[in-house]
Amino acid sequence: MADKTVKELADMVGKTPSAVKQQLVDAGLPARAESDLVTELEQEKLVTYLKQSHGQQEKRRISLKSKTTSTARVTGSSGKSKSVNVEVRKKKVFEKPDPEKMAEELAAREQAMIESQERAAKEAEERAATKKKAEERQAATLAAMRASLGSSKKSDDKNDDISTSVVVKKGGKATVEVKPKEQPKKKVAATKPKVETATERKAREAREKEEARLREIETETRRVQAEEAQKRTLEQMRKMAGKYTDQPASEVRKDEPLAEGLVGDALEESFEKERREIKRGTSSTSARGRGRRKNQDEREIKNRKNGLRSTQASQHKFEKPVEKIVYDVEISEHITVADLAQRMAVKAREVTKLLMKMGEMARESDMIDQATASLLVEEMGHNPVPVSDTKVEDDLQDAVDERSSNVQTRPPVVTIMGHVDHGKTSLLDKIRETKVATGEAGGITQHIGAYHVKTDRGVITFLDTPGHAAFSAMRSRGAQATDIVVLVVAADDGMMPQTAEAIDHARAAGTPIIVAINKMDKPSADPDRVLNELTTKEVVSEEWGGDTPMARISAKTGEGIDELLEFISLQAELMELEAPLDGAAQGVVIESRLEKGRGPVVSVLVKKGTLKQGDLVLAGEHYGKVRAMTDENGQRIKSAGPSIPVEILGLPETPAAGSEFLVVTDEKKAREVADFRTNRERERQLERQNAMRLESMFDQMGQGDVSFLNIVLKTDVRGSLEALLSALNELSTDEVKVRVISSGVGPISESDVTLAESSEAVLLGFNVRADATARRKADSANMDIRYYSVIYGLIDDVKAAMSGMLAPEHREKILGVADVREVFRSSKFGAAAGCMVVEGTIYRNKPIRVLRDDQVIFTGQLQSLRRYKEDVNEVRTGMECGLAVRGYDVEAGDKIEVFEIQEFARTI
Ligand SMILES: Nc1nc2c(ncn2[C@@H]2O[C@H](COP(=O)(O)OP(=O)(O)OP(=O)(O)O)[C@@H](O)[C@H]2O)c(=O)[nH]1
Repeated sequence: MADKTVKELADMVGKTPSAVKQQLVDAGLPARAESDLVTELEQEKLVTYLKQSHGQQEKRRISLKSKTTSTARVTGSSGKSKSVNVEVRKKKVFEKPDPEKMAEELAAREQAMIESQERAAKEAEERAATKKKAEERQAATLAAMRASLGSSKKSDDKNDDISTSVVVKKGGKATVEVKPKEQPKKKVAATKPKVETATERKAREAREKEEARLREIETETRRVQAEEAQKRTLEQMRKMAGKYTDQPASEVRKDEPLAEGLVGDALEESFEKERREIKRGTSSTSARGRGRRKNQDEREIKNRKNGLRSTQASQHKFEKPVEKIVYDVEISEHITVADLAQRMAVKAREVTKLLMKMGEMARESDMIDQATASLLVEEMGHNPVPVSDTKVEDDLQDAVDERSSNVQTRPPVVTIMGHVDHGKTSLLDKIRETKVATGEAGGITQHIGAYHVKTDRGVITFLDTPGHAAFSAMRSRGAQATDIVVLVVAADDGMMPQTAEAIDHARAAGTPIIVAINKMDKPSADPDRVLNELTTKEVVSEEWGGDTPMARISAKTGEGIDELLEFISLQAELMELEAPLDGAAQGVVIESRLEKGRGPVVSVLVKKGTLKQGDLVLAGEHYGKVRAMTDENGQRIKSAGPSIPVEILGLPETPAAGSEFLVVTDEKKAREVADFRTNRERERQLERQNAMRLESMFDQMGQGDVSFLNIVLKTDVRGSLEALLSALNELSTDEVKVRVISSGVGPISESDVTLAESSEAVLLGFNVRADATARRKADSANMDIRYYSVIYGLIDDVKAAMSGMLAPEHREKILGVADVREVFRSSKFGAAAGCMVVEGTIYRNKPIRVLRDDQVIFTGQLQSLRRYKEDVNEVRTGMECGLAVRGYDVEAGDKIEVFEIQEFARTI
């Protein structure tokens, strides 16, 4: 349908243009001329109007169809493809609203609205009327009430406007609040239609009371429930916080009031902390694991925050510790790398790696010392706890000490020392004879290494193995069994070498000395001479203003023995010797032997507590139950207290003299300690190979482990001794002190070796040598004896070592020793000596020394060395030879020592 003019339209429908113009106007379209265009839309409107006006219903449904046509290629049954036209039709339907119906509906709605408004207005009017009526009634009632209540109302009116209440505020402070009295209540009361009767008032009051009570109960219940809920929340929060902190959960604001804000804050704080911990703790895990774990934790925290419970909350799961665990690592004096790693819960490889970084190459099985191990443990972030190797032993000792009680004065233990034949044994016998009652002894005295006597001033125990050898043997095992030393000096002989040695031994042990000047019955006795000589060793008699008690005695006649015992008792009192009487016994082994039929028989001296038959005894490396006990008189006894010597049966083997013993309750512990001591003894033996060597002493000094250098010095003459002593004394510094514990003139004796061994001293000989027994003793103890012939050589060695600079040095090594048997004189060679080689090899071309009574009298060279009539270069042990010393005439009895200077590299 295209746009057409009015005329064209009139022609088309067969009507006049004016009729069409009229129809257009009727259809509501603008009037126009014959030539005016009528648009398509207007034409449609016109058609619709005309149809309507001719009674034809307008189509209410309009369908707009749109179709599309396309071509598709399909394959037919014959296999040929052909084109097919495809037409797609789209159809949309909409319903046109009926204007009349719409108008009707609108009208109906308007009508309903007007009606409802009218109704509302009417109702409002009615309400207003009712209200007015009610107010009128109220006013009437009030007037009536006022009239009936009369004057009683007046007094109440004064307080009508205010009410007072006491409010207890948080923190317990009571304040008084003044507020206006509540008006509504008054109003409600005022609305009562009639005057309340007494019964009604009562009922009302009861009701109100009940209501108030119920309200109170409800409020209280609510408060309790709220508190419980808060508590639960707080508890949960504490647990959560406690899980990630070292602090005990109770520390989380336990005592503070349960306020909502506080709980919230605490929760927030704990969440924050948890978040931080998670962040820190997962740093060592893999990236993937870390992510997963983080998400999971965050989800959990989020849920907790929202008051939700994690689905996994009730599940048991392994939680990786979020904080590094710091161990207290116990480190003994030596520990293997593997052991140390295990104690820190790390791989041994990590420890070896760290050691390597620290400059130490060690395998897993290697031992490292305590200091290195401590450093390493610290480096790995743990706490090193150094423990002594003897911890098991110490623990056992502590347990024994704990059981001790009832401390009492104990008898002194005395050792008698002195020079050969000065009367030690005679004195011991005499004391025993005079002080031990014959009945008590039962006629048979037994030698158990000690005995005790009763004097007027108390009991005294004597160790009856006289001599410093036994004394030192005990001391070298660490047992300080003796309290007092009685030094026997024969009045007719005076101070002799062993007297001086005994003084040194006592001094080294810090034991007080009492001198017994013996053989006073002899006419040749000269006690003043003894006193005089003793002063050279700084032993000064009390008579002479010193501090050493001296008794003049005769072991033969018994004269002065009581005085001696008196001195001993006095000294003991001064020393205030005490020991616990009750509790497990401990003490020292004096002697032990294997007896046929009785097995190991062990003499012990109880030092603390009381030893009883049946006790489990740990002595040295052995332990066993005491089967039987006898005293020094051979009497069976059941118990022995402090300072009492007894003989016990029951140990499986013989412990060494000087070993300490103690009574234990735990057999397992006893076995443990016994095993430990066996191992230690083995190790000590190995260590001893080096221990007594000067080098190792100096090494230790260089490391600052030794602050005292103990020296036993022997020289050829007093002059060199004094020179050396003063030179050595000058060497002492604040850090290292030289301590000459024994010095003297003459060859190095067995006693010197014993003293040096027990005092961990070095033995230095200046122009003197050790005699054969001393050498044997030194060899068996793996001790080093150093010989010097130049004072500066000795001093330099000590000095260099003290400053830790013992550089490569030259030392003499004795290659061989020959005894001169006879001396022949020849006009050709002078004096020729017929010798026997007793040690090593005598070399023709090496330097020699001539020794007379173990003292160096000449240093030089051999002029000739012959075997039979032949000149030889060397002669070995056990062979005879003839030799001549250039420039010196030897004598029969001399020793020829061949030596060489060797260079020793120092290894520090
Ligand atoms: N006249 C007299 N002789 C005594 C006295 N004490 C001891 N003797 C004698 O001295 C000698 C040595 O005595 P011992 O008691 O054996 O001396 P010791 O010190 O024990 O000797 P050793 O065991 O060899 O070290 C013995 O012949 C005793 O008889 C005394 O007080 N007066």
